[in-house]
Order: sequence, then structure tokens, then C-alpha cells
Amino acid sequence: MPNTATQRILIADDNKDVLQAIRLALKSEGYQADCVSNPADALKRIEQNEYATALIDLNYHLDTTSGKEGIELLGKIREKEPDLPVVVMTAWASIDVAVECMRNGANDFLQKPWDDERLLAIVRTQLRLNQAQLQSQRLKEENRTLRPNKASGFIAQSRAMRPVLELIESVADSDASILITGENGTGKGVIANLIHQQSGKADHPFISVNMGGIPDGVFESELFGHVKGAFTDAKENRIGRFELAASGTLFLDEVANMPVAQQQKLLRALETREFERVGSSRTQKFDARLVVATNADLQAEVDAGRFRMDLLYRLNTITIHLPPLRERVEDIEPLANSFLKKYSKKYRKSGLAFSATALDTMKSYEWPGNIRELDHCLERAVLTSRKEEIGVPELGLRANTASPASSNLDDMSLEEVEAYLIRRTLSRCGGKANDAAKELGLSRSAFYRRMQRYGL
Ligand SMILES: Nc1ncnc2c1ncn2[C@@H]1O[C@H](COP(=O)(O)OP(=O)(O)OP(=O)(O)O)[C@@H](O)[C@H]1O
Repeated sequence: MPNTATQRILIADDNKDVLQAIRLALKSEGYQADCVSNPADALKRIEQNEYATALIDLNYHLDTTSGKEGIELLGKIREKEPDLPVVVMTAWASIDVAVECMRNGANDFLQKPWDDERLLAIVRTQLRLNQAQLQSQRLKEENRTLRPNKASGFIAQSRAMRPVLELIESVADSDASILITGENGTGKGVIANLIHQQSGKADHPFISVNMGGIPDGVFESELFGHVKGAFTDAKENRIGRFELAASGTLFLDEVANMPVAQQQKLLRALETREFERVGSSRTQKFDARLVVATNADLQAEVDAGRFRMDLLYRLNTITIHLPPLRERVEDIEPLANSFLKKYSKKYRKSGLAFSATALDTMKSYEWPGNIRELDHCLERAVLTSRKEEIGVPELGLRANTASPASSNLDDMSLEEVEAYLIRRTLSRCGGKANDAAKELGLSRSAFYRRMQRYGL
């Protein structure tokens, strides 16, 4: 949808009456027009503002009719803004010059004296062209960056996820920056997407960037974009992720892995909520909601001097911690069934089901790679299973020392079994000691004594 910034039109002409007349005609249609009376001012304005179209005269001195100044101006505009539609204005006598301008990249020409209807028709066409170009640049970038919508098939039925869901519900619709923490594969990206879907920004873009893997040389261009010619490889204008996120959500993943020099550049943009494309002096507003994620302990990174404290404070207005899958045991079966369904469909296998021991094994496995590991495990199981029942061997899980499902209970001491049971029950109860004590039939104090004994 066009916004007011992209409806701004620049008019360059040395004749004040012409400027005034065109400005009024455009104003009557609701367009905002900026007037300048010479080529130098036209270029300055174009550098500082975002125009949707420029109308430029060909001659700026009373004694010239060659159109040379206009042609030069057109060339300079093309260098700075290759996509800006430019309409040249010309008198009857200089039609040849107008034709030459068209050959040099002008989009249309307007003959003086003009008729307002014709002027407005030309402007409308150029505005549509400008919108289409912006839209296609956006789509190009979005296609490169958008992940599939991960909020579909979202599963969180466990007690451990309840406080997480409550927190998301209460903050999703605010503008607050959100830091999502959790081990690898716990679903930080999925939660970021869910926050976006539940905010008022669901119709706007969700743009994600992996901050861990951006080489220093392209960092600013990746985030803030660049203009053609800003550096050797800048063959065309490029929209950065900040601009692409527009009024939507910008999701910065793996923020702890950013080098300190990059942290400084990010901080500056977040503090001022402004940025510039590389090579451009035009400042743009950063309007998106910020969600960031990490599997690291950012406070510990700050203490170790690897992460800027001021940046941490910019990022963590709200912190959401995702529990590991081993603390979300009730989610394992629904997740497993959902992945089984997904891969049965993908690999065209029907009638697959888990054996009871396979389900038990999955529930007591530690899942160091969390939901992503479960996902991959079941893709492999579906692919390799030769019968309808998926048993323990098809899961192909590594031996799990912390779990009696794969080591022998007989080999464990009473204390080890007790410690294991307490840990499992605590996880199932989302870390709530009272609930876990009740489930195990212990008094609160007896339960706490045991927790202390086992260092939990
Ligand atoms: N609640 C959920 N319901 C269903 N699937 C989920 C859920 N959470 C995560 N997944 C799936 O688990 C996988 C990992 O999720 P995601 O990439 O969001 O994790 P992450 O924490 O961002 O990982 P990393 O730290 O490695 O970037 C994805 O395939 C995702 O679809």
C-alpha cells in the first residue's frame, strides 16, 4: 500500500510561476511537492529525501535553450537513484532534446505549456511505476529471507510451557523488545513467529536475520541496505533487513555470536531508531518491533566482556526463557505424533504408529538437541521403517545415561533412582516444587530436603 513518504514529488524549474502552478495542481490531488529552482538543490533534496517521482526542467538559465543542464541533471539523478522515475519538462521547440532525455533514462516528458490533466496522468503513471519497483525490490528480498510460517503446528501443552504462553499473551501486543533464551532447538524461532502472529503486526512482514554468520564486510549492507555504487560490488540498490521489516517484526537470531564491532553498529541503530543505507545520507526511521534470540547466557557474556551491556539492556525489556524438551515431557507425545503425521505425508507412508516402548523411550530420553532433534529423529524413523510400527530401534537414539529407559534400573542405586524420579517429576511440573512433592506423595519439607541432598 502506498505510504505518504513514497508519494512525495520533486519539481525542479527556475521559473517560480511554473513551480507554483505545478505544486498547486499536484496538491489538488493530495500529493506533496517540494520545489527547487536549480539542479544542485534538486540533487541535494534527492539525497536527503525519498521521492516517488521527479519533474525536472531542461534549462535553468534565461539565456539557455540547449537542454544541457537538464540532461546533466538527469544523468546525476540516475547515478544516485537508478529507480526514481524522472519526467523532463520541455518547451515545444525542444522536442528533440526530450527524445534524447528519454534515451538517457527519463521515464516521460511533459510539454510546456502543459495541461493539468496531462500532468496528473503522467504523475499517476510514474507513481504506479515507482510503487511497482519498490514492491518488486521488497519481494525479492522477502523471498530470500522469509522463513515458512512456523506458527502452524505449534505444540505447547505441558505445564512448563504455561508461564511462557501467558507471558507471550501479555506482551505480544506491546512494542517492547523481547529476548528469547533457551537451548538449541527449543523453538526460539517458532516463538518469535508466534509473538509476531499474536501482535497487531501479523499483516506486516516478519523478517529474520541470523546474526551469527554475517561477515564484517557485509554487515551494514545486510542490515541497512546499500545504494548502487556504494562499493565495488554494489551493482544495484539493495533493501536491508531493517527497511524490509518496515512496521512488522525484526527477528535477530543468535545475537550472542555477533562480534563486538557489529554490536556497536546495531546498538547505534537501535538507540536512535534511525539508519541509512550504505552510501546514502538519507536517514530512515526504524519502525519495526524487535525480537532477539540466543542460546547463550547474555549476562555471562557481558561479564566476560564479549557482549555490550548497553546492547543487552536495549534487547531484554522482556525475557522469555524456553525450557528444554526434557522439562516438557508432556509435549513429547503430541510433538512426536505431529512429526509422524508430517513425515508420513511427505514420504507417502500410511498407517505408521509408535510402539508403547518407543513412546516411553522418547519420553525418558534427554533430547540434548530438543525439538529439532525429535523432528530429525522422526524423519529418519519414518524414512527407514519397513513395518507399520515404529519401535525403539527405528528411533536410533544414542544411549541416554541419565535415563533408566536405556540403562538398566538394576544397575542404579536407590539414591540414583530417587534423584532421577525427583528430577523427572520436577520437569513435568514445570519446576514447581509444591506440585512435584504432591505428585510423589511427599510433604513439602521432605521434598525440599531431597532436592537439597541431590543438589537440585
Ligand atoms: N512448539 C513447537 N511445536 C512444534 N514444533 C516446534 C515447536 N517448537 C519448535 N518446533 C520445531 O523444532 C525445530 C526447531 O525450532 P527453532 O528453529 O525455532 O529452534 P531454535 O531454538 O530457534 O533453534 P536454534 O537455537 O538452533 O536456532 C523446528 O523444526 C520447529 O518447527
